[in-house]
Amino acid sequence: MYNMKEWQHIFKLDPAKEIGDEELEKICESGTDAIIVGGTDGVTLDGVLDLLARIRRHTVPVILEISTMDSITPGFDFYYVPMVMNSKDKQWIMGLHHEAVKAYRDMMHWDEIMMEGYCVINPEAKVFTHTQCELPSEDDIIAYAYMAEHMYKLPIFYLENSGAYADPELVGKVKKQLSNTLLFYGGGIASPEQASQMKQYADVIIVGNSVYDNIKAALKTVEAVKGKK
Ligand SMILES: CC(C)=CCC/C(C)=C/CC/C(C)=C/CC/C(C)=C/CC/C(C)=C/CC/C(C)=C/CC/C(C)=C/COP(=O)(O)OP(=O)(O)O
Ligand SMILES: O=P(O)(O)OC[C@@H](O)CO
Ligand SMILES: [Mg+2]
Repeated sequence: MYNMKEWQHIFKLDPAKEIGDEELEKICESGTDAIIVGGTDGVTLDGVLDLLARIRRHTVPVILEISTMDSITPGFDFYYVPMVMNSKDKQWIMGLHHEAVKAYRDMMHWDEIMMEGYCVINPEAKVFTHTQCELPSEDDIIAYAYMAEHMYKLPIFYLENSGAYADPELVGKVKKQLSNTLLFYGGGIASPEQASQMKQYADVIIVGNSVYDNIKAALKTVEAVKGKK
């Protein structure tokens, strides 16, 4: 089985965006550790199923990051469930999760479901508005990371700066809070230099938008953190 603790690089593909077969093949065969299927808006079951079926032609592990109840389907290797720690609205922290448990607990297999403590730090990101986040200070972020590790014992703390490159020093400070909980960093990684810089601090870097904006550069981020295939 997969050892997530050894992962270093993940591509995130958005079911609401188009990707050609040739590009998708390059992503799947790039040597990345896994592919997350997920996005903030426009996520439909059809979009998720289409990506799943096309990624499944390859051997790379594939994960659904759940954004809506309606777009969950069997067939993924793992299911990541965000809890947005800096949301002002309980529904994004535990409300929707509570509803899901009431409706589907018999279908939940906890060896394939991982909770992600999300902290969204880019106020311009769609997910920031969508999940009604409040902008955390550096002290807030560090406290959320500490809570993810010690209070909630979450497997993943996801520092989410979707759409922009964060200050690597901040990521380094967050990493210092964590020993068992893995630090995922995503946001604005668009070059091999940025990938290797963030990988100095984050356990896993997530590359999303650059797959759609500049696939050549996106592919180079794999080798930058994992070495030549
Ligand atoms: C049938 C079957 C296989 C069942 C499996 C059982 C199972 C896994 C059940 C689920 C259990 C469960 C607890 C579900 C939770 C339900 C739920 C809806 C929870 C809410 C989760 C949540 C807080 C979601 C919001 C977070 C979110 C929307 C994250 C999006 C990720 C993200 C930031 C993407 C990047 O943004 P992007 O869209 O790319 O932005 P741009 O377009 O600007 O780039
Ligand atoms: O799209 P980018 O900015 O690469 O961010 C990746 C990921 O963290 C989004 O959830
Ligand atoms: Mg995106």
